[in-house]
Amino acid sequence: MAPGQDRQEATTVIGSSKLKEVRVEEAVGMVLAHDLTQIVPGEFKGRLFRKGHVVTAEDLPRLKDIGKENLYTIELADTDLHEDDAADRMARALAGERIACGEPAEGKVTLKSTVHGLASVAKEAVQAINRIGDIALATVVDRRVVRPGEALAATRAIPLIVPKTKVEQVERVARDFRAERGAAPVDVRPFRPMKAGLLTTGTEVYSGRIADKFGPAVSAKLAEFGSEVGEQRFAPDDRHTIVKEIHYLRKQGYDMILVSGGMSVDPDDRTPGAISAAGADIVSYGTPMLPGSMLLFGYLGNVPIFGLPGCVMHDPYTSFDVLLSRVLVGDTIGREDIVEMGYGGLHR
Ligand SMILES: Nc1nc2c(c(=O)[nH]1)N[C@H]1C(S)=C(S)[C@@H](COP(=O)(O)OP(=O)(O)OC[C@H]3O[C@@H](n4cnc5c(N)ncnc54)[C@H](O)[C@@H]3O)O[C@H]1N2
Ligand code: MOO
Repeated sequence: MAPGQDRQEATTVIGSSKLKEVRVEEAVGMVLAHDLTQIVPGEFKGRLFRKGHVVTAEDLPRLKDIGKENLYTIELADTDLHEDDAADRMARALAGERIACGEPAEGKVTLKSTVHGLASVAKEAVQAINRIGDIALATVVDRRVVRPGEALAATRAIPLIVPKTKVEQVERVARDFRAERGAAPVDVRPFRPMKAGLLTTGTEVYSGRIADKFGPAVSAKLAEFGSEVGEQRFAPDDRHTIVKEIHYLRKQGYDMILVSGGMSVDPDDRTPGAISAAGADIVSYGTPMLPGSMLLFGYLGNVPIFGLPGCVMHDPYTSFDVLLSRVLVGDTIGREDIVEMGYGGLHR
């Protein structure tokens, strides 16, 4: 029995509310005070009976099957909330504009994204809420890519009855966060559709010795995020030509410039030098993430420019995914954003 609960003759007191036990055999006609869950491992987990359901004689064997010998009736005090109402109020307090709150079930409400974008989840608010006790908030990590309909957070009441003050504390954390940051603690920043200019370097590709694999890989990657490659150009491993082609792409007004290949340590790897010579401010050449450690990120004026290493052609998830998603929600990338990528950045 949880602390603060006091059991006398089949009555449990939580906060100021009373939960009275009724034997299932005597419960026909009774209204269920909360959802009842069935779990059949590997087959089913979910609500078998809904809160508000009126118990019938046919229900009795099924109630016994899920281990119910007794059911609760609740006398809810003004100062307490039912688990479903607690979960619902917390979810509404936390949710931003691009979030849909589900129906409460089993004391839980799921917050789902309505758009494709980056989860925006305030870690400090989540921690403050989970320090309160009796209630729980579980979320995905900040900046995870979410699709429409995907869950990014769920609120839950732990006991069946929660003191109102606990939920009010959650509402206060959410309100203070909104006032201070002008954003909800849980929201999604949508991807903007952008057009990229792609320059593929490599004499072996330019001369036709081998077929280009970067174009299809980068086009597919941008399409995954709702963006596109506007144009692909080719250059041999010659710095002067690469600089000229970067300037050409800049003039076309693309939202970002991507230069592929020639990013590592060989004498023929001319791309980083050429991106510098083209006049870009280099935020970082080298990214503390694997795969994608040889990636370069900078700005040519205000246009993001990437040097894409070979791994982007064949690894499904690289440092390019992380930085591309940030650019597509409109973030400006600084040195510290690159530094942060190392912790948790080993993916192979
Ligand atoms: N000694 C070291 N070796 C490597 C390092 C290192 O730090 N020290 N870094 C490794 C990493 S990480 C990567 S990623 C790779 C590749 O980097 P590059 O971007 O320089 O790639 P390239 O040298 O240009 O080409 C590698 C490989 O891929 C083929 N390629 C390149 N472009 C295309 C294209 N458009 N279509 C098809 N194939 C392409 C190229 O022919 C090479 O076979 O370096 C590691 N090595
Ligand atoms: O740029 Mo490479 O891993 O980092 O494959």
